[in-house]
Amino acid sequence: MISVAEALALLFDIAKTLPVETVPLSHANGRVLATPVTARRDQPPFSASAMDGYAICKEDAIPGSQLGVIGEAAAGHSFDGAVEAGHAVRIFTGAPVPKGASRVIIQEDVIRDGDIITLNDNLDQGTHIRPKGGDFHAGQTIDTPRLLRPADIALMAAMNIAEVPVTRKPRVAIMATGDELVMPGENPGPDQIIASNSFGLQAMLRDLGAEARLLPIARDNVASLEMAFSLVDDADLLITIGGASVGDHDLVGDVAANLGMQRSFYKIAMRPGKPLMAGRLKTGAMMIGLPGNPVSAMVCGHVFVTPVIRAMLGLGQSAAPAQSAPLAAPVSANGPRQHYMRAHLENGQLTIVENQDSSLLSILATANALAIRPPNDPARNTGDTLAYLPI
Ligand SMILES: Nc1nc2c(c(=O)[nH]1)N[C@H]1C(S)=C(S)[C@@H](COP(=O)(O)OP(=O)(O)OC[C@H]3O[C@@H](n4cnc5c(N)ncnc54)[C@H](O)[C@@H]3O)O[C@H]1N2
Ligand code: MOO
Repeated sequence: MISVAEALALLFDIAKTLPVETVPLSHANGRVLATPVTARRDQPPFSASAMDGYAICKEDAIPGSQLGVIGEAAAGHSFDGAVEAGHAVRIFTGAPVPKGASRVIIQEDVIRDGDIITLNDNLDQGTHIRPKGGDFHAGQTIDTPRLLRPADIALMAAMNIAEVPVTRKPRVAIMATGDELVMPGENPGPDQIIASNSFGLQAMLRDLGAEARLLPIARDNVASLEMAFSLVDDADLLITIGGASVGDHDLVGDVAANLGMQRSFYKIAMRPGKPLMAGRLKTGAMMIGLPGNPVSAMVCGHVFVTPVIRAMLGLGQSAAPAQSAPLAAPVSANGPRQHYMRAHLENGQLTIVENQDSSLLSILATANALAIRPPNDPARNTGDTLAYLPI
């Protein structure tokens, strides 16, 4: 069996970065910027007042001095003239600072009587002027790759960028397999359970910025699996769930091979997740075959599917970023497979959940970390540091 790191490297070998498409700015949040974008103007495009008050020459900023108000500048309406010594222009936040003015006195520091203002004794020291280009200059770029967040959207809007080049969303088809599965909301027969991890993975993929659709559940026979494989269409990635192990009804690998899947690997030294498989289908789609146990499928989603989707989006080829924390209680020695143990991170300490059965979704749902135990990791004591993945 290959290691987790070897499996991830083989997945990256077949994970292609997807092409670029252009989307309107209002659809760019959560997408990955694929080529740098450039500011088309300075911001602010003029020296702007940061406060409501009076624009004056800084030499006039003397407590008690009296100045004549000669006009007004508001946001969107500049004052068409110049300020000279002894003069002031009424100004509002966001307005262009008139020519000649070099300081804004806030209105709280002024007494106005008709068109005469008298400056108070305790003037605050700020100029209250935002310089032209003080936020960004025309030509300034936002570099790639970058997962766009709301603040980036606001920045690009201010840069007057209406169309954004982003990596196309990965199209993922998810195929649950098994005679025992029915969809949530259906009436299961006595031997049946509800398909669950297909929905968990779909949610995870959508969070990552992929388009994820569920194929019809494939039954444990060749014809049904072939039918489901025929629906992969233009997907960039097929994720199968279940039917990956060694039982008589575990047919996914054989059916995929008969349909021309070029296998990269099968079985890894990981717990849960041992029967993981991967390869490339004849359609060109990458395939990742996940084990059926719900926790195994979801853990493989964090450890393998997430980095693969990030690679497809152009965010680089890197493993899920691990952190580390001390143990709150001792834990026994690990076996030969790298173990991703459901754990709780509380007050900076990791507590590993006792029952690590890979069918227990209720335990996965309350865990917030996967503690990583390397193969044959010895027993650990309270206070020993362990790596973990936040989940
Ligand atoms: N003799 C051996 N038996 C098993 C081995 C082994 O090495 N030798 N490996 C075990 C390990 S590890 C795993 S993991 C499982 C994986 O098996 P499969 O990938 O073939 O999964 P299934 O048998 O189809 O299902 C396992 C389990 O998960 C349930 N399941 C499947 N799909 C879904 C779904 N979409 N939603 C919810 N639950 C699902 C299924 O009903 C089974 O209970 O094999 C071990 N066996
Ligand atoms: O290793 Mo399996 O993946 O126990 O659930």
